[in-house]
Amino acid sequence: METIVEINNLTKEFKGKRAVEDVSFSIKPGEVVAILGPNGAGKSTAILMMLGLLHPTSGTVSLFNQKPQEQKVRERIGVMLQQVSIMDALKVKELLALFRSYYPTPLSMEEMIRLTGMQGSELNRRTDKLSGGQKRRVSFALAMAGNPDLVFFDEPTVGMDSTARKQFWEKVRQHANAGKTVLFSTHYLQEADDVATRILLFNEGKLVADGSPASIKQRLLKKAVSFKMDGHFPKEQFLAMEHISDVSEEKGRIVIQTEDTDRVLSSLFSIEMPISDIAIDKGRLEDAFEQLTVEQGVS
Ligand SMILES: Nc1ncnc2c1ncn2[C@@H]1O[C@H](COP(=O)(O)OP(=O)(O)OP(=O)(O)O)[C@@H](O)[C@H]1O
Repeated sequence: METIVEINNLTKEFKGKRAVEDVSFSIKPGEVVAILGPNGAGKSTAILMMLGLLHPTSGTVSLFNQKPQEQKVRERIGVMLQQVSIMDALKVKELLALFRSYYPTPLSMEEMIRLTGMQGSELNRRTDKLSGGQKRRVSFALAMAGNPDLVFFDEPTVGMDSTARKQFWEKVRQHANAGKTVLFSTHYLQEADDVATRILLFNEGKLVADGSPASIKQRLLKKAVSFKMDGHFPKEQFLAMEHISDVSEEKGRIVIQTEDTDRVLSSLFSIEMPISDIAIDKGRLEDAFEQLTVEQGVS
């Protein structure tokens, strides 16, 4: 099976500061991969290096087993970057035709027009006269012009309302269902979970986790058992118990962090702790993600 993306020990330094640090992974055909991470995690820098638009300080990138700058590679990829820059002097229709001409097996003009969601005289409008949302849809159509085997989207849904977001992902899903590979970056954990088959979790330039959305969630979610307790709070005793990673007192309740809430409960009952008003918290994704921005990473 052809490897679509292969990255080895990729590092990028800007004035001595590492934006991407020793990242390695490979992507197979048909994967829908989310690069997930907070602001400044290195997502855009990694994507620009994958596209050959930024030279790595060290490490290698290959797309379809070739350098990203190769013409043969260019013909098989599509790109939508964060800054929407489309040529202002052209009409929408002219721009679509121009991009189609770059590729050996482009989408039909009708298909591209459908992706823009525009009709009739709108297509004769110069692109500098379009709204922000229209510009984004046109850049999406341009990214898809070559019916790409691999398409990159850098934070594609920033600034889209929920309807536009839904429509966008629907079209991306259709493309993926045809066996194409999709790589996108996002801040939104929910989006990565909804759309991706695999999540690469970045934090402070490092790849801190790589797996299915389910496995990443399991790894990130902090589960807890909390309760009220009569008398003295025996913190050390709790910390010495198995499966308990942390204990704190919050708003009159004892909160125990654990990977296994069932076992902790059964231990608490077996030693007959005077506890009441027990609650189990299975963890919230958004909290888990926020945690990442303050931790060094997930080990
Ligand atoms: N051209 C540049 N010159 C200097 N520093 C840069 C440059 N580009 C990125 N950086 C720095 O590298 C780090 C990673 O930035 P990058 O844009 O890749 O992160 P990101 O995960 O895409 O963030 P965001 O979600 O905010 O877009 C940041 O600290 C950023 O300030």
